[in-house]
Amino acid sequence: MPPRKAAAKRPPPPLNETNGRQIKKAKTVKVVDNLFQRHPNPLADGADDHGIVLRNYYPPEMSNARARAYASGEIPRPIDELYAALQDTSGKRKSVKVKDAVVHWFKMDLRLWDNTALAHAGEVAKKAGVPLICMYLVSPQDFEAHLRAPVRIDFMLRTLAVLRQDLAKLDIPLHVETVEKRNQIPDRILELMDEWGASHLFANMEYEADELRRERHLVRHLSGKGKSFEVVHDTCVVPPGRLQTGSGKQYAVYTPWYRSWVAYIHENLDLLEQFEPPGRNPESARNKFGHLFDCPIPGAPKNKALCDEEKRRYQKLWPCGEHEAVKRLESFCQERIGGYSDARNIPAGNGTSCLSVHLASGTISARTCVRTARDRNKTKRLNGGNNGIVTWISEVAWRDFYRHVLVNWPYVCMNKPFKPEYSNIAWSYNEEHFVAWCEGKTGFPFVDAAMRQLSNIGYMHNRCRMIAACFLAKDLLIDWRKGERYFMEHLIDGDFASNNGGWGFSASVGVDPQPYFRIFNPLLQSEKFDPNGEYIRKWVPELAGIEGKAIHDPYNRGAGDEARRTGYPRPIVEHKACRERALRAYKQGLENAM
Ligand SMILES: Cc1cc2nc3c(=O)[nH]c(=O)nc-3n(C[C@H](O)[C@H](O)[C@H](O)COP(=O)(O)OP(=O)(O)OC[C@H]3O[C@@H](n4cnc5c(N)ncnc54)[C@H](O)[C@@H]3O)c2cc1C
Repeated sequence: MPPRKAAAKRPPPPLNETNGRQIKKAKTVKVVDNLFQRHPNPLADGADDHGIVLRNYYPPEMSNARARAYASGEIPRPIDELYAALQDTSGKRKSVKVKDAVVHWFKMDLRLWDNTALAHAGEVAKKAGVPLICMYLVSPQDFEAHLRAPVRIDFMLRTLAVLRQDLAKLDIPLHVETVEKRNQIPDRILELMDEWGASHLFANMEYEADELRRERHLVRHLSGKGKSFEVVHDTCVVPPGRLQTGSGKQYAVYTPWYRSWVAYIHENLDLLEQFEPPGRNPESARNKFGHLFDCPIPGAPKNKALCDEEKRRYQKLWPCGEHEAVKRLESFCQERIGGYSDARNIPAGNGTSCLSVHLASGTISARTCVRTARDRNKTKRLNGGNNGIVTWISEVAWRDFYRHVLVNWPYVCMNKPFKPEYSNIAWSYNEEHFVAWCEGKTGFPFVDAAMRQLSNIGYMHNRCRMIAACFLAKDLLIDWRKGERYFMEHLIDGDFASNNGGWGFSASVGVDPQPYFRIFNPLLQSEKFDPNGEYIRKWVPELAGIEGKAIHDPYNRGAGDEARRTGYPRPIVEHKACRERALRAYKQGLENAM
């Protein structure tokens, strides 16, 4: 492991916490208001016909009434069901005696440093003097259901190889195996635990509904077999559910939520304290579990595999593993964080950290990011002092915010917009337009540059994500969920909560309080954020020879001949007319809302 600055150490927090929430017994849902019916608007058929709801895995789009029943707690939220399982089994789990080994299950937390569940598992193993075994289960069906991008899977598999090496230095084995059917995961875990003689399993919580429901089932299932499964908060700096408005509700608006987030951390500074990696395993680990040290890392499933050229390219572009993550964080904090607030919106520059890939795979924790940035701030505060540092921390906070939203309004990961009344917009499913957008051939150079950046390097600058997403939803009036899906399928940092939040923001169907009539003008955005056209020239090489302001709109600024010669398309739509059309469609959709 790389040497780290001495981190304030803390013992792992108490287990079995329900995050201060009073857990009510799951209610039986009354069959009223179409709670069990699909979204009745015939316009919602698009969701089925255009692959928005993956019907192999999920039921049809739910009614707005059902989404609202989740929001009001009438239908129990997946996290509350998990808390209830933890609470119901608490006594039984506490009485489970440690046997021959303790197991940590890696998911999106592929690091040794500052990993809450791993720290717990390490402590329990050390206290009992038994080996710690780590495992990662590759689930092709989860990759499919969760639209995992091949580049993201490749990054994760490469990271596992680094992790295996680092763990081996501590005599800790990493068992990696593919479980073809996602519903076999709980039974396979039980089998492995039996094989290893382990009675304790630890994991960090993931907040998507599928994962929370799987963990709820597993807590009860393992408890029924005399084993203990501990699932703990780790991925957010402030665990979801901790921040409430004066009237005891969850925040649905970022700014007041952020103020509360900052105040809460300042009052609970232990939230920024980091966990050390687990200690070395006893010598018996290699004798007893020697075969696990040779466990190979499987390749990606066929439908998610990169070709060799892509593998080499992405390996160079996106070095993996937690050492790289720390290196990137430290160099960003030393060299660029001070200028972040000015530089972050210029996509041609190098003004942002590019840490999202690491945060998404968990090769670094958000805690470590916030703490490292804060420590560089002379004020040692999150919200005062160096403007670049404060702004960057507030961006990392967005990541927490969208997770808090996901937990409290779980239907956002069931293909419903945060504002269910926006389910009634008459979206277009124009395939030609959609393909032009995906391929970066819309004739809007800034949008095209953004989309080509994504297909070339699996990443897109934040400003460009907003513009490209707004263009799809508002200018093309294409169902934003098609864009959300496309992003997930291509981003190396694809992360459900942040992606869904970003799309909700850009399509005006999410938590952003701005009304739907904020529609970015792609030309003005291009002139403002790429004034010299450097970003466009890099990603749309056909336009590289066009000089001056014509680069932003070649056909309407006297460079049409040149653009035509190089094969660059004319704009597929006219922004002003599209703006009017979007305003009408949103207004009509809201009038039809149920
Ligand atoms: C339509 C859309 C889709 C998006 N999809 C994703 C996604 O799938 N995964 C993802 O990690 N981010 C997503 N974002 C947020 C943001 O674009 C990226 O986090 C950011 O571009 C990553 O670059 P960076 O690491 O250099 O960010 P920096 O500017 O250095 O920010 C540091 C970290 O803060 C977090 N962060 C910054 N901005 C946001 C934001 N707006 N929302 C949530 N977290 C943020 C990220 O973890 C990021 O790594 C999306 C935004 C939009 C508008």
